Amino acid sequence: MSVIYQRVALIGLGLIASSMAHAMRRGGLVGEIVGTARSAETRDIAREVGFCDRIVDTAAEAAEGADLVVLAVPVGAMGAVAQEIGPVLKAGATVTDVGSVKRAVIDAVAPHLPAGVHFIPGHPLAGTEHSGPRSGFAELYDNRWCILVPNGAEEVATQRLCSLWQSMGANVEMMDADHHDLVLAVTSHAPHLIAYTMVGVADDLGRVTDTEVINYSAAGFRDFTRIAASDPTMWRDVFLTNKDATLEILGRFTEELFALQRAIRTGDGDHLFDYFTRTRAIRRGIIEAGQDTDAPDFGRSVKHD
Ligand SMILES: NC(=O)C1=CN([C@@H]2O[C@H](COP(=O)(O)OP(=O)(O)OC[C@H]3O[C@@H](n4cnc5c(N)ncnc54)[C@H](O)[C@@H]3O)[C@@H](O)[C@H]2O)C=CC1
Ligand SMILES: O=C(O)C(=O)Cc1ccc(O)cc1
Repeated sequence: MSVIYQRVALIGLGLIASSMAHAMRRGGLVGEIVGTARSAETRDIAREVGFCDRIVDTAAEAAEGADLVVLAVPVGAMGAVAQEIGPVLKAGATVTDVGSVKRAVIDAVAPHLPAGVHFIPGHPLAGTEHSGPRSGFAELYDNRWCILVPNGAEEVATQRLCSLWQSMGANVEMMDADHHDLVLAVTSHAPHLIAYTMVGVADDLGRVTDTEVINYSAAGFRDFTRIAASDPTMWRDVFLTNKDATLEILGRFTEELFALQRAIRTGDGDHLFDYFTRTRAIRRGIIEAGQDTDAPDFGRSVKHD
């Protein structure tokens, strides 16, 4: 594959940035990767792991002369980083981010970027519960989605970033920032909050021991505990910055939960059965549309009654 950007600056060297570096190197997609992180410890680990060509001490040093600058810090830190790098950005450079929320990042970053710089926010829909510079791997984005928000940027610059993500293995979708935040509130942010809550509830239940929680976890709860092990700073920032969409979804969730709670209390089996039939059809619809490549086929055509 040919080189898409000559010099890339990674600001923040955690799971997402280090995975990008591994994937960019795998494909020979960039000339040089310059990285920086806030703490000296993270910079030292990144040097040791060796996924960047150069590690520098500040975001401004990294961004100077870069053709692509990737902001890969928690959402709440994006504005301060943009303020630091704004004055040194090269004319014609592209700035992107990988934050889990888009509207708040645009509001925080855009005012600090000079004219002549292309700002194209992004969000790879791929991750794990692990964080830091040791956690990245080249395959993270293979066959996963990456959403880009063109945000009025020039078509040529958007296509170039799109081809970088595609060459890192991802499928790219263009989306408006507000729509992104609503979709992600439903598919990622609210589910994470529910996982956090459920694990908290299990922990509060003194009559259930930690060993029992581990030994008798069915797959669903095991996934909740995995998700609830995700980085606290990152998720605090997600909820603080995607407040409206998350509260809207949680409001609807609570209403439905109360209705199910009432059905259980009053013994309304029809309500429970109809609800579960509807949700099963949604899941099967997703699989039949070929959208869930990880999903095993549990014998869709088999009737169990
Ligand atoms: N972890 C995941 O599964 C996914 C995360 N994201 C987004 O990617 C971004 C980065 O997440 P990860 O790589 O998982 O995080 P991480 O915790 O692995 O790495 C974050 C990096 O940002 C630096 N950092 C933290 N606070 C900072 C601050 N105030 N100023 C400057 N640098 C700071 C850290 O030193 C570290 O190098 C976040 O915005 C997150 O919302 C997007 C998709 C998936
Ligand atoms: O680990 C998981 O199950 C995830 O859901 C990863 C993830 C976390 C945050 C994102 O914005 C995108 C993907």
